[in-house]
Amino acid sequence: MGSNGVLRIPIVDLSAFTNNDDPESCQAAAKALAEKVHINGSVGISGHGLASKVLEEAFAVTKKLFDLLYEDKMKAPHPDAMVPNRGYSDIGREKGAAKTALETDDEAKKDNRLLGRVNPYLQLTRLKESYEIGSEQNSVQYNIWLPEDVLPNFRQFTTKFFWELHKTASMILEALIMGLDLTEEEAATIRALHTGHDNQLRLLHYPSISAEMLKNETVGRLQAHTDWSNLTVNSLFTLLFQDSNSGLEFGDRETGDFASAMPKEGVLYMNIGDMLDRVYPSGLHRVVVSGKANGEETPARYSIPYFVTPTPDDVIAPSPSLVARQAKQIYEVVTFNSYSEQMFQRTNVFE
Ligand SMILES: O=C(O)CCC(=O)C(=O)O
Ligand SMILES: [Fe+2]
Repeated sequence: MGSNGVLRIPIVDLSAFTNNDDPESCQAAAKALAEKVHINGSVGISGHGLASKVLEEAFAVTKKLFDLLYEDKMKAPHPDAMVPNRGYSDIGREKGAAKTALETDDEAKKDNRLLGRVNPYLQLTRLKESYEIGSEQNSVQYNIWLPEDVLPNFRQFTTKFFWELHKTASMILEALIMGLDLTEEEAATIRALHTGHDNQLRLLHYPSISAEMLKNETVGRLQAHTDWSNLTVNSLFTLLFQDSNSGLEFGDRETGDFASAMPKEGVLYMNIGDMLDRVYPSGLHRVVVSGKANGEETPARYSIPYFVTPTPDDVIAPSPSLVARQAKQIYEVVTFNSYSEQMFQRTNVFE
């Protein structure tokens, strides 16, 4: 149940795609996904095909990583620059997540009631540390690794995991494409933008927060945002995995309330990012501190977002069949890079 005790996040079963079922079953699943995603840009997905053993191992590896001594984690430091967005970020490093599309002067994005509920200037002390990983073949966003002896097999496991997530993401993309009723040519154009080499895997640790610290009003986890950019993350959509400690919440565009994305066996959560906001609404989400309401210690939380991102320089244009259905073209033609640049400017993320 959500903060208001009522809302629920819809869950869609995509096993028809995972099992390569008959076209009718896939159509039905794609239709259900499109319908649910259109509401708030956020859904749970079951039947996603990722083995629970792999996910368990991913969380075990993530915990091992953040359990390392600070000096060891700092052997793979995130550079003090936007690119590459890779390596280890110490607690409190990331500023970007505080700024979202909802804070821009982009009128098209301000048309929902959630805006009134988000205080963009609230300065939270964001208690989290992260580690960013990408494709080994991306020479711009190149990986930054710990020395092998600091955490043996970390590089091997996470790169393999990265491509397994890409497989799942590609299956979800197929379902989203099918839900849009695009022509085969348009679908091929979208597929070509998603090679996986620009995706990003983030390992996250939110340390426990003591009752004493909770007395500090500004202690928090992750403010409400859409995934346009947590320092260069501008996703088409994001897959979210979390441990059993809840905290993730999705916004409801109609009411302005937030609903808890309860951890459920076999369910991943997906939120639409701002790149796809041009077709489906982007999902506003946040991570709350569970102890805030009662002043009790909040346990540590681990989560693993996977950001699905198009190739940076290719043209992203409205699909002609969608324009025809709307009888007008609403969005301009962009590249992923030009759009990100625009968003950085609009939200003054550098200030
Ligand atoms: O920790 C989570 O569950 C959400 C993380 C997130 O939204 C992000 O990193 O953009
Ligand atoms: Fe996010």
